[in-house]
Amino acid sequence: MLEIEAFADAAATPISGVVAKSLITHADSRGDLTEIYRKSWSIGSNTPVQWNVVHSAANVMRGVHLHLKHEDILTVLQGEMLLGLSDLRPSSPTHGTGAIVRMPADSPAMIAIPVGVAHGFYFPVPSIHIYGVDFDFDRTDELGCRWNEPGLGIDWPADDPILSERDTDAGSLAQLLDVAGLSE
Ligand SMILES: Cc1cn([C@H]2C[C@H](O)[C@@H](COP(=O)(O)OP(=O)(O)O[C@H]3O[C@H](C)C(=O)[C@H](O)[C@H]3O)O2)c(=O)[nH]c1=O
Repeated sequence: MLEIEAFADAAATPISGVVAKSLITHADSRGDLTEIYRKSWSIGSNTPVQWNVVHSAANVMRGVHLHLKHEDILTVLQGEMLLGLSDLRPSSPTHGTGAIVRMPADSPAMIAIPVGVAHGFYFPVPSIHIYGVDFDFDRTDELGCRWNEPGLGIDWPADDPILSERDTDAGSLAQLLDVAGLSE
């Protein structure tokens, strides 16, 4: 399991294009303020056009999903996310690499998930995250496979997570690669 700092350097990130920026929280006697996004930070390739906020109970798994059109940039506001990643892009220098990065809300960071990088979110505790996308929601760009497909290279610390019907019914990685046109 990797810490977010491993993804800070675009030139040396474990998965090409997955880059994260640690965020600074300004606390005072009233509470605190954290900048979560500046276009000038160049997190992601494009400017988000839609933002979502998501509440998850403990032991929830969202994914594994893949997009061919839109990228996600995300940050965790409360609790902790274990972000599973798998590079499915045949032309990528890190093709075939899987990783899990721990994203606790008390070490805030914004991370970009490029097109072609499969991803899943596991929440060991009740959590809240937000994420921005550079295309409006489009169900035709919501691909995915079973969360625990061995070929993803994601060593989830979960046995029997809570899944949506969509994720329960998801197919194999081979089927996903075929549908996505990413089979070699
Ligand atoms: C993403 C989205 C969803 N919805 C509706 C569709 C469903 O009725 C409900 C839950 O959607 P879904 O089950 O797709 O949510 P997650 O399982 O958290 O998946 C989402 O987060 C993962 C990890 C992703 O990467 C996907 O892009 C995204 O679908 O919200 C909307 O109305 N607008 C939206 O932009």
